[in-house]
Amino acid sequence: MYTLHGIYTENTSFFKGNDPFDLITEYGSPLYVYNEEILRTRCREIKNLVTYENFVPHYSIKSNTNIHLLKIVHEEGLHADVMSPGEIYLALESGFTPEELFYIPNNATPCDMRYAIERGILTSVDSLSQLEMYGTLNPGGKVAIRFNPGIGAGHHEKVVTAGKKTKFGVNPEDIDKVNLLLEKYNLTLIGINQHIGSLFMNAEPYIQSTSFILEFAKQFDSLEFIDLGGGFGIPYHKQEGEARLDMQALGTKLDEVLHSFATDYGKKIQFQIEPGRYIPCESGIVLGTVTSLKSNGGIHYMGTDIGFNVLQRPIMYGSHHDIELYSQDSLPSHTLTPFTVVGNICESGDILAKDRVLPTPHIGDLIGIMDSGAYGFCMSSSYNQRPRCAEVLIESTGAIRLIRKRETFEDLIRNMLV
Ligand SMILES: Cc1ncc(COP(=O)(O)O)c(C=O)c1O
Ligand SMILES: N[C@@H](CCCC[NH3+])C(=O)O
Repeated sequence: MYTLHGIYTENTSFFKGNDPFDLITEYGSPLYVYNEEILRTRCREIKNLVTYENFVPHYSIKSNTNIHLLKIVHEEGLHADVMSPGEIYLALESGFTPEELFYIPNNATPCDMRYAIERGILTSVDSLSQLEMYGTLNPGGKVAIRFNPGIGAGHHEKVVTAGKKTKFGVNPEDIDKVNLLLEKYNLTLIGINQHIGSLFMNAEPYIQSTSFILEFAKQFDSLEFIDLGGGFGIPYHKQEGEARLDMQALGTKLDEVLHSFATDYGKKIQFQIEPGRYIPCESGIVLGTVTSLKSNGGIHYMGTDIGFNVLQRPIMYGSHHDIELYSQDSLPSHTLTPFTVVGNICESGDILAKDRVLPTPHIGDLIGIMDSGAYGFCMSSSYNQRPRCAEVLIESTGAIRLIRKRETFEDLIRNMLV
């Protein structure tokens, strides 16, 4: 049996009695491991966010598209937001019906749009030229429009999707041009949506942008729904005691504005949200193996097999993920050392964490990268020709289910005309 070396306590029940070493022996290293109970808990929190009756949360599947996880989210009664034909395909394959999908692309091609139209999936467009394109493809149809509420939020400038510096959303000042295009193509605007960015821990910008979009919505009399977007954050710094997003307070504030809007608008319009990260993030851990220890220029390196081909967030955004160590024997040293934890990719920037204070492990010990269930596997690659790793699900019963096989070398050349 392994010993957990870390100060991250919330997830000690994560493995439900399974030994991470057995998982690695069976499925190889590195490995994405998901916990079904945590996933279901997050779905339920989101479903019960508000008391407003006509509330339909959509899971933004871009954060994790494993079909087995999608089936669980669907079973929990969530609908889904999809952003590409590939995501539409996966959502349909996992059991979502076209009516349960909301297609929110960016810079879609006519071919992309046709894919959704032919399947009866409602599309949201986010520029005047995309509205024109949609009008030519589906004249007389129903459409939604993503507006930029002018207020953005997010953990990094790369994921702030509203405000001045972004490619997303129609500028509300262009409303006259929007109306002309709706008229030109005889389109009915049945929904408006926004998404301010990814990962807020303070809900104020979300509430502010919601107030803006609701005020703006009052000018349209054809609306069936308003979608307030995603972006709900999770605490990545749990080892430092970071607090959770206060969902209860957020729900109460939202309820106030939603009920008040419905009264003014004269009907209980449908409200949607579209969180991605919040739902699978904490249900996923990447397990990997410690492969080397060395010091250079005063820096202590802990080498592992988790390169940025496996988890891209640290190199892409400088993101923090808490780390745990798992060891089968007593450690060589319990002295805490600031380690720079690195992967096995041929780039100096391949750094998972800097100055992470950990005890010294053995070569062959395991590390767990916490909160990797969102934007983890779906952003992984086979860079340096490392086949993508396997994914397993720890079911509510504790049973292990392989939900994606490890790729093979044959997969690396599958589409090359050799
Ligand atoms: C349109 C849209 N909706 C929803 C999401 C989900 O965001 P998050 O994972 O931060 O909840 C995104 C990604 O930022 C998005 O672009
Ligand atoms: N990939 C980002 C989030 C992007 C959200 C998609 N619009 C992350 O890992 O934090």
